[in-house]
Amino acid sequence: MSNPGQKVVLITGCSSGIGLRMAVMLAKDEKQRYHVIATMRDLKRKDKLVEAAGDAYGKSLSLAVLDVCTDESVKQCINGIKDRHVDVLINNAGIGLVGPVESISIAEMKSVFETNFFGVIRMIKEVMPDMKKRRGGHIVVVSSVMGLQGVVFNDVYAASKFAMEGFCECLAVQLLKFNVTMSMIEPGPVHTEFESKMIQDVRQKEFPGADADTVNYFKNVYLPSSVDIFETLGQTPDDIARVSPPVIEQGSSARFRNLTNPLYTPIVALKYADETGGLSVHAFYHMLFNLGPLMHVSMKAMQYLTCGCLRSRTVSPN
Ligand SMILES: NC(=O)C1=CN([C@@H]2O[C@H](COP(=O)(O)OP(=O)(O)OC[C@H]3O[C@@H](n4cnc5c(N)ncnc54)[C@H](OP(=O)(O)O)[C@@H]3O)[C@@H](O)[C@H]2O)C=CC1
Ligand SMILES: CC1=C(/C=C/C(C)=C/C=C/C(C)=C/C=O)C(C)(C)CCC1
Repeated sequence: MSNPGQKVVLITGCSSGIGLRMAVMLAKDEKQRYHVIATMRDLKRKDKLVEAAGDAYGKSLSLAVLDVCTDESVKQCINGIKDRHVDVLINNAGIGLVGPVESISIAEMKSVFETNFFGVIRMIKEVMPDMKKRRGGHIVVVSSVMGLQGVVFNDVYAASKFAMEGFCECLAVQLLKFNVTMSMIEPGPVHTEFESKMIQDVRQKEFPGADADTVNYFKNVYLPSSVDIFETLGQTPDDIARVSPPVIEQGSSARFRNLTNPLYTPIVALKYADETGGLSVHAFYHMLFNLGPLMHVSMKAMQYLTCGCLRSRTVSPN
């Protein structure tokens, strides 16, 4: 139960990664400003969260079952909250998908959209009407830099995040009229199960339907570069979680887009430097196919030069 004055914050996908760390950070807030309802689709996966929450579990943090892919689960969860009152909804649950489009079934693509796009919309549709009635609330979406700039071989995942960006951009304007704020958090690569699931998934697959050249480019050109980029630019889930308290506290003056990784920002900014789109398409082609091995060296150099000191400046929580 929340104390008077505490904001009720509901987070989706708290069994691991960014959602787990956000739940813990908000529940352990020094000023006790939040009551966190940490949700996950399978409570058997609660142990890591409960352990990390420590004393906060059962006090400023409670658990609830929620699968963003089913209407009944979402309704049941929200109906189980006192007066259905949610001050801040953090849409974090999401899944990745990489690989040549030819080898991905339409069913697999739909499941990415079902979670990353319709899952968020299902949550918003359940919570937003009450927020509009109360003339207050905050909807936060953990999107991605891939919702702003596509990355080769991430076609469907990026499309699901682009779809979310478009949806939220439209809704943000209407919500402003009702004093409801919409904020996007846009991480670059983050070391979570998202990364390990991707690596495991790729190891298991044989990519039926894709030609040998494409599979070769994916496995031997893209994947090593992607691993380098995770190694060099990757943030921790805590880096992303640290962005959430200031975003929530800024309320109606919170920024709409919150990029978390200044080292990745120039990659996103390329598209705004040339409205024809040619610059980013050709720059990425060059980086991947011509500079691939060189990029490996320069990434290593960058890692060495930044020595972690830039990493510690990547998030400005206050
Ligand atoms: N890691 C990265 O590099 C980046 C991640 N992001 C985004 O961050 C968000 C969190 O991902 P991250 O923490 O990295 O990855 P994790 O895989 O660690 O966490 C994803 C969470 O989403 C949950 N989830 C998946 N499907 C559903 C569902 N149908 N209903 C409820 N929960 C579900 C998972 O639960 P379960 O345990 O049941 O599978 C898990 O708790 C995602 O939206 C992702 O797109 C954005 C940019 C970069
Ligand atoms: C290979 C490659 C790239 C890869 C970027 C990656 C791998 C980004 C990952 C982002 C993630 C994981 C977001 C999750 O939502 C660049 C930098 C575009 C440059 C061209 C070559």
